[in-house]
This record gives sequence, structure tokens and C-alpha cells, in this order.
Amino acid sequence: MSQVVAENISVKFSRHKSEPRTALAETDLAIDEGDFVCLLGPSGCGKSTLLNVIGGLTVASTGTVTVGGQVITNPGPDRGMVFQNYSLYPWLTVRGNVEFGLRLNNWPAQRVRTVAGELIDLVGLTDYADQYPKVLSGGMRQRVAIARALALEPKVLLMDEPFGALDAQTRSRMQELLLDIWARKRTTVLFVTHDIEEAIYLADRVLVMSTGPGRIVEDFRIDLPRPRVADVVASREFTEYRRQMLSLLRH
Ligand SMILES: Nc1ncnc2c1ncn2[C@@H]1O[C@H](COP(=O)(O)OP(=O)(O)OP(=O)(O)O)[C@@H](O)[C@H]1O
Repeated sequence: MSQVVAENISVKFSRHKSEPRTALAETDLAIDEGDFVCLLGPSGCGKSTLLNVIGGLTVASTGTVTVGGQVITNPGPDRGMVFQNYSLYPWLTVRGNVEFGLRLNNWPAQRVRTVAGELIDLVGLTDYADQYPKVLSGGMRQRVAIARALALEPKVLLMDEPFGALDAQTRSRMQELLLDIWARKRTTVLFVTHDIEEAIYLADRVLVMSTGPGRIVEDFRIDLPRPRVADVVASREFTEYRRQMLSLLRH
């Protein structure tokens, strides 16, 4: 059974004095447990809208989403979310940010400390555990956001252009780190991006979306060996995926 199932999901946003805008046309989606899936498409094609419906942040106009067989109506600990703008709590330290959700869920203090410590270690921030977000670089903040999203052991990690604000080098390091974490935890990932190379490099499947109204137009299975090394972008297979996706996005 698939981990995430969206059936006939559509989203219309009402507008002042004009017809509602269809951000997402009727869409079906099924993601298997442990898969890394990217949603790729141009600005405004409804990638974030689809992600937010699965996250329980946006209410769909039609259809249902289930995660692990449970129907989604609200945000919940089974879905960890990471956004582009870091969205850390500025008044909490790195450790405080990672521990926040665990405390909210009344985990015992000792367990909170241990689990948060392990996650901070996993994202390579042990030396910064007692620092506040304002002293961290963008890449480090996003590491905290990833650790925080993983704290409650979500079934699915939902990521909305998490590396979009980072410089090219940091971005590439973060992609490697994310693949490393994913290889260890095998959490199902749904990752939004408008960057073709990023999508192919990371994913098992790339779902290409188009506008007018937003919908999924193609489902690519990426048969590139793992673990993926940076060189893979120069391979013939990679170039061929890129060519096909570019051609789809151009039309
Ligand atoms: N809360 C909202 N109210 C009204 N319209 C919205 C709302 N959120 C999104 N939209 C519209 O829905 C469409 C899809 O937006 P969405 O943010 O999902 O696209 P996207 O593919 O994620 O774009 P980007 O890559 O720029 O973030 C756009 O036309 C957008 O203007």
C-alpha cells in the first residue's frame, strides 16, 4: 500500500469580485513508503498548493489525502515540514528548536534530550547546539529545520524549495546531506523544486507539473544508481532525463 495517496485533489482559491482561481486541477498521486519524490514545475503551477494540502495547511476543494491510511484534515506529527524561509523560532537555541515539538508532545525530558542530541549530530551542528538562529548561516538554519522536522519521526517529510535561498555551493552540500539522512532514515520525502538538476539528482521519481490550471503531466522514474555522486550530472542518462523534462516544461 502506498504511504501517501491523493485522490481527485483540486484546489480553487476564491477571489474578490472575480471567478475563483483553480490553483490545482483534479490530481491523483500515490507515493510508496521510503520513496524520494520531487514535484517539479514552473512558478505558479501549484506545487506548494499540492504540498500544503498533504501537509494539512490548505483545505482541498475536492478529493481526499491519506497518509499511512489515515485521512488528512489538519497538520500532524506524521508529516514533518521544511520551508524555504527556515521558519525557526528565533527565541530558542538550536537545541530548543529541535526539542520544541517533542516537548509539545509531552515526551519525557531525558528522551527529548537524547533524541534532539542525536538529530543535531546527524545534521552536523553539535558545536552549535546552544546558539541562536541569528548567528547561523542559511545552510545551518536549514539543517536545524530538517532536524526539527525529523524529531517526531514523521512518516513523510514535506519540503518546499528548502534550498532555494542558498548559494550554489551550500545548496549542493545540503543536497548531499539530505540524501545521506534519507539513506539512513528512509523517511518518505516529497520535495518541491523548480530546478531540474536538483530534482533528477535527488529523486526516485520526478512528477512534472504544468500551469493553466496546475496538474501533473508526467511521472519520471529516475533509474540512476545510489548513492548518487556529484559526477552523475555528467552522465548520459542524467542528460537525457534533463532533455525530456526541459522539453515538457517548455511546452
Ligand atoms: N492563498 C492563496 N490565495 C489565492 N491564490 C493562491 C493562494 N495560494 C496560491 N495561490 C495561487 O495558486 C496558484 C498556484 O500557487 P503555488 O504557490 O501552489 O504555485 P507554485 O508552483 O508552488 O509556485 P512557486 O514556485 O512560485 O512557489 C498561483 O496562481 C497562486 O497565485
